[in-house]
Amino acid sequence: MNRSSASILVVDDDAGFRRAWRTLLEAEGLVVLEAGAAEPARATFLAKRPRLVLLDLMLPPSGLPKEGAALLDVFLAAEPRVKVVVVSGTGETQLALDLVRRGAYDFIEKPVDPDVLLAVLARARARLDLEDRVTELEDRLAATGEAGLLGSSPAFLEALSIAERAAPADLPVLVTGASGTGKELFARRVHARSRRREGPFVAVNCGALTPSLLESTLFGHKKGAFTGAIADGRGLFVEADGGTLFLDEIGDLELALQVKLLRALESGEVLPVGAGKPVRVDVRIVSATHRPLEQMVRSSTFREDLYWRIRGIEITLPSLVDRTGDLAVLAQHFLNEARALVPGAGPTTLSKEALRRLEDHDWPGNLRELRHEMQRALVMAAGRSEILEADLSPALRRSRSAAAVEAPAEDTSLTLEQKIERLERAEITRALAECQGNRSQAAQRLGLSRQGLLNKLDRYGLR
Ligand SMILES: Nc1ncnc2c1ncn2[C@@H]1O[C@H](COP(=O)(O)OP(=O)(O)OP(=O)(O)O)[C@@H](O)[C@H]1O
Repeated sequence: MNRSSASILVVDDDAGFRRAWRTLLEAEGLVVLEAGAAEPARATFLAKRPRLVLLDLMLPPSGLPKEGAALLDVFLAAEPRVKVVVVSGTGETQLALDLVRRGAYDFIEKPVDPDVLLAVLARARARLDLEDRVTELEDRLAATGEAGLLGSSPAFLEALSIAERAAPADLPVLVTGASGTGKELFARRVHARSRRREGPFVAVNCGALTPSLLESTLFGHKKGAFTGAIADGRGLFVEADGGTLFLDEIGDLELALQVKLLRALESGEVLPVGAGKPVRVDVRIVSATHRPLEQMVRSSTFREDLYWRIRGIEITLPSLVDRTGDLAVLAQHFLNEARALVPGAGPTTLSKEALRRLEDHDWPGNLRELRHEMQRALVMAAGRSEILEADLSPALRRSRSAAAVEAPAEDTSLTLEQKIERLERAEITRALAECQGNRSQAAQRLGLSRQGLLNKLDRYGLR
């Protein structure tokens, strides 16, 4: 049992009972916290977040069961998975059952039989363990790309459907899209759904290493091949044998290495630095870049033959601003995820105003920026269960459409037509979000016919 599930808050106004329960529960290895009235119980719960509670309903000041019932709501709002065992007086069975329906784990009638109490708590602890295990597995699945791809906007679903179809075919895949749009997560998904899923998924960022280090990292090296090569290095191609090699930021690869990579892909062999003999490998390549590779081919900074070799099937990921309707669900997902990083943070939701601010923002850093913003907001909310506008960073408190109107000349490289297009796109996205994706309503709000709006959605690829 983990640390937090091993602590229990005993709420009872009778100090004699609290002492007795403490002795019994400590003998079970539980860390016991105590409270004799509603307010200290609430404060202790919020500060210490025990995962088990033994709650006597009759508490001061009124001595009526409603005091305990109100506390149950507080506990569950702050920690929906807390296991609260209600202690009810005789004749309160109906109320106790109601409380179980409202989320209490179980109830025990007074006078409490210690054996019954211990049996109920043992069950609650087993349940907590199971829930922890499920969460752990979910996290692990998310990390391997089997889960965690959230979104239902048309642009996102189209990319996902290409990925699903591309995955089983043993062809190279190129994932393109702006920074932070989820390229690595898609690469993992392709691997996880391929026939190589039992094999390794090995990732390398081609832009993060110097060319010589990248060469030996990819292809391996022999002992003594260069200063510091004190032993043979296998290289990532060999590590990924039987699996997938993810070449992130492939557009950053310098020309000499492009030649070596092409040779490896064409021959299915790699030549470790300093070695005389190549090594055979069986690797599927998934690459990603935020750079315009086609344009780079035209300007001869990316080899055309390599481009066609790695392109296989291309998956283009939409920017967050084009994922109409996905923002709220992604923001909530990142808020939930951030709870693991912020001690004491309970379930937190976005206020309407805060969500509107998010919807007004351009998100140049895409999902990665949204993720950071939600982590920051959770910290700023300091335990409050709702994110307010004031918890957001200053950049978000200025709306995108306001910024576009106030400073239309900021980006001098844009033509008037492009600026109008940008503003139009922003207004359409906002109207759709405000109308929960209802196009007729959004069209009305924008002063367009429904068909007029549909034409614009097509034109901007927002359908
Ligand atoms: N559809 C999605 N649902 C939930 N989370 C997502 C989704 N797509 C991406 N993420 C999360 O967003 C963050 C950025 O994703 P990722 O690192 O895959 O982007 P990237 O395009 O590879 O970025 P870069 O180009 O900067 O390397 C990660 O935390 C990732 O888990």
